[in-house]
Amino acid sequence: MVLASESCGCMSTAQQSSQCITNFIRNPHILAMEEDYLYHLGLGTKTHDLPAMFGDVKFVIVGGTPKRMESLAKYFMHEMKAKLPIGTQLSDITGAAERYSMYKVGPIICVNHGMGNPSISILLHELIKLMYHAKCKNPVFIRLGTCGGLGVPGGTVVISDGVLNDKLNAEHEFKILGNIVARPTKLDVNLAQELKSLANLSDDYQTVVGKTYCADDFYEGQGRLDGAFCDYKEADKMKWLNMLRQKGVVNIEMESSMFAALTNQAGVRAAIICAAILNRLDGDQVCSINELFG
Ligand SMILES: O=P(O)(O)O[C@@H]1C[C@H](O)[C@@H](CO)O1
Ligand SMILES: O=c1cc[nH]c(=O)[nH]1
Repeated sequence: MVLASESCGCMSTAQQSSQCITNFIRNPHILAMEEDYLYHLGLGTKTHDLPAMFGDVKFVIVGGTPKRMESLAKYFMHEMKAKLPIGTQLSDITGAAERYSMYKVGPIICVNHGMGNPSISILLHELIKLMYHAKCKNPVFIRLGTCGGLGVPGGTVVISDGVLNDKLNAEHEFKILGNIVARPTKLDVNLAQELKSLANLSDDYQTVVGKTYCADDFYEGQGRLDGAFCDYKEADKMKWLNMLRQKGVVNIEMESSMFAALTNQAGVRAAIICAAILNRLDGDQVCSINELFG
């Protein structure tokens, strides 16, 4: 068993000694199992040599759609061409599992998480176990997504330094065995600032750091007026959005609370970077992302 002293950078020493059974995972049952099959990734400890396949992973990048993650992997292939073995081909590692699409380019994994906290939860449980089984050292997890901006124009890049839930608490409420278990939605603020420092003044978009509100729905849950149902008025919506703004919220999306809570629990450094596809203070409808990003 390996103590997670180096991988628990975002936890206090007391938290580390009480919570870290081993690197990344805190589950005695897994330690006792003969085989662990990561069903939604189509990978298993008996069927695959996980340390050989993934032991070098340093960055795990997750985002909503399979196409976006494939494009990102292609971009990394292009950028890292000189460092990759000749003839390296890109392929979806999850194969027949068909739930998520995962690509690996050198030490980087790109995988899509679908929409919403439940979908990203399944993926993160299996990715965190994958890091454990593969004996990865200090991987950094990044969610690269889209969001609605709050007081920032479409095209703005938002780096989260905290995540609020629907009760405006910096925690995610897990429902476990009929109980509500609140776990902190803590991100690595140093990593957020490090990422912000990479933004250039010459960029034709702005990059901001701020709080993210995590909703469980795209429409009523985000105060939109354009869902199939809506029992509130525009003034109610604006009052709520302005209240969020007062709390320091810069953007709204749907996976950040689960992502922040699970990565914090695993003791991995994690960050969330989202491109705002509209300013929610100006409207609700998302017409065409292509128009925005060209
Ligand atoms: O990373 P993506 O662009 O999938 O994240 C946001 C939040 C929801 O999953 C989705 C809603 O359109 O976009
Ligand atoms: O407004 C938006 C845009 C993208 N994703 C969201 O969850 N909300």
